[in-house]
Amino acid sequence: MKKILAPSILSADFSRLSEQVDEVVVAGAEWIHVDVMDGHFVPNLSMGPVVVDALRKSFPSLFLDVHLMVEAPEKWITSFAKSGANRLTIHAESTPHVHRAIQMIRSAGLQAGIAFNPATGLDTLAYIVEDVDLVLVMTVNPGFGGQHLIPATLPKISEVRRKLIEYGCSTAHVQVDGGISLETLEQVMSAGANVIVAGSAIFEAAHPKERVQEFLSRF
Ligand SMILES: O=C(CO)[C@@H](O)[C@H](O)COP(=O)(O)O
Ligand SMILES: [Fe+2]
Repeated sequence: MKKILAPSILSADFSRLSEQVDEVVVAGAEWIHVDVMDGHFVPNLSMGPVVVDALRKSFPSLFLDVHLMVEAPEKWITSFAKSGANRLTIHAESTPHVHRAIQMIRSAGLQAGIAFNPATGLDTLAYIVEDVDLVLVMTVNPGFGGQHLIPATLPKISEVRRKLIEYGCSTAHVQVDGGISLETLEQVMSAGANVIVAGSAIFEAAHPKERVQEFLSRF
């Protein structure tokens, strides 16, 4: 399956965000991953639709992959759709109405993804698998960049890949997020991930452009 690099701007220098995004996109990153945190679902605050809107205006054709780490994500779907997001990924743990939230995302004309925290099982997947085009396996506990990958999440990546085949949805993406570096990349790819999110490994590198090229050369 085609591999895609999605740099997470959580670790970017926000005083020169468009310059940093331009650098990684020119280097070959196909998606930009936008981490939205509300201070409730995760113990951190980050960015909202305003940032997506600004990126959309500067990069009209860039794929904006929005990771919603918020309680009751239903409340934010319309705003993010208006701001120009391409996909909204919600957490299985963030609402009792996962199915409804995913239908709302699709009705708004966006692609939908489902994310699972490290200690969450995959039971929900069976009930929404036909409506999502991406499954995000969190390889750290969400909320912060720069953490270490949790090795116990590696078998879950393979489990998701297996289940997608079993459910007849083998074209869905398997995304990994958290602690992905040049050192951990091979492990997550061989477990079955094809969309690689990396924040600190790219934006804290001395030369993000070269770091993106290093990632891509290993795909
Ligand atoms: O969703 C999150 C964190 O909750 C991520 O997207 C981080 O931004 C990844 O950062 P690194 O672990 O790659 O530094
Ligand atoms: Fe993320």
